[in-house]
Amino acid sequence: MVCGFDILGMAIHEPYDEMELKLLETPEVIIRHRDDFGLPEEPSANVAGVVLLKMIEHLNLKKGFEVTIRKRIKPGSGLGSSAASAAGAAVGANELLGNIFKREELVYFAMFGEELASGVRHADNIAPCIYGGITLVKSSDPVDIIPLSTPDLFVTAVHPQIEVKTSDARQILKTTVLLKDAIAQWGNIAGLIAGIQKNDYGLIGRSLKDVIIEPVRSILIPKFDEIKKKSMELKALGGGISGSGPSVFMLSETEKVSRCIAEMMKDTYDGIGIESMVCISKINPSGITIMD
Ligand SMILES: Nc1ncnc2c1ncn2[C@@H]1O[C@H](COP(=O)(O)OP(=O)(O)OP(=O)(O)O)[C@@H](O)[C@H]1O
Ligand SMILES: N[C@@H](CCO)C(=O)O
Repeated sequence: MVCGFDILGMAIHEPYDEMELKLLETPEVIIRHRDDFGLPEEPSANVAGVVLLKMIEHLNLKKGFEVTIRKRIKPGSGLGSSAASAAGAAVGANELLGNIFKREELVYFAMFGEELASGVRHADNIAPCIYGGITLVKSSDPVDIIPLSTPDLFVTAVHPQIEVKTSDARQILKTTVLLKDAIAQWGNIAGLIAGIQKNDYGLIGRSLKDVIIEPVRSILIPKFDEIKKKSMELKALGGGISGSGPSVFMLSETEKVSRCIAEMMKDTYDGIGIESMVCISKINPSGITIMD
């Protein structure tokens, strides 16, 4: 999330996936997709599958899991599609096993899914799915998650219908940063967290700035600068690239502003012939919901 690359993330209500998990009497994993994204059903190639295989191995479990996934979060969108399946598998399996794992252990297992998707075990998208709201990944090894407050803000997100794989969007990043950029980024992260905890929307807005990742990745996102500039003119608090892109999100204080931003985002992509999906959501304080 903007200046909090790999450490800050937030859960939203829409879009969401549905997953159904059943216990099997044999230690195997069966994955079935009920969507049109063409994702692999081979457990070792599916992020939900690798999480469950890891859990079975860790527990030396004699049982297994059958998983049906109805995915609505498009893979490669930047909206946390891989994290939703990975975290959903960990949370669902834990429920079937009688809630034997703590939340940080579920983050640990779910990160194997992110490793499959992007090559790196990062928890910024996983943690908000499991804890809800906005979370800070103080450390991913060992797992140390700090749940933050949930400001009463609107999130407008647009997904231009192009795919950017997280693994590709990570490869283009520089591996060193200038000290002056690091200092600016530390200030922004600290300001953002202070703003979230104090419900200080002005401070949140001033701190939603990324001087390290965004300048590199935004070149992959058509109309990124224009969308950001017009959102600020429409009174967004701020925003930036969602996940590794190409989705872009903006925070705002009122539903009216979030709707104006949504309309502008759609019109901007329509104007250059790129289909887009826009959603408006509040920040979701509970993350994954378990149904009977
Ligand atoms: N169950 C699954 N759900 C989503 N992606 C999956 C799943 N299983 C395997 N994958 C693979 O993971 C990759 C998608 O993950 P990726 O991190 O690139 O996208 P994302 O999660 O939408 O992005 P971000 O993490 O930036 O929000 C694709 O290569 C896809 O084939
Ligand atoms: N922190 C990750 C999130 C996307 O998976 C990235 O930006 O690469």
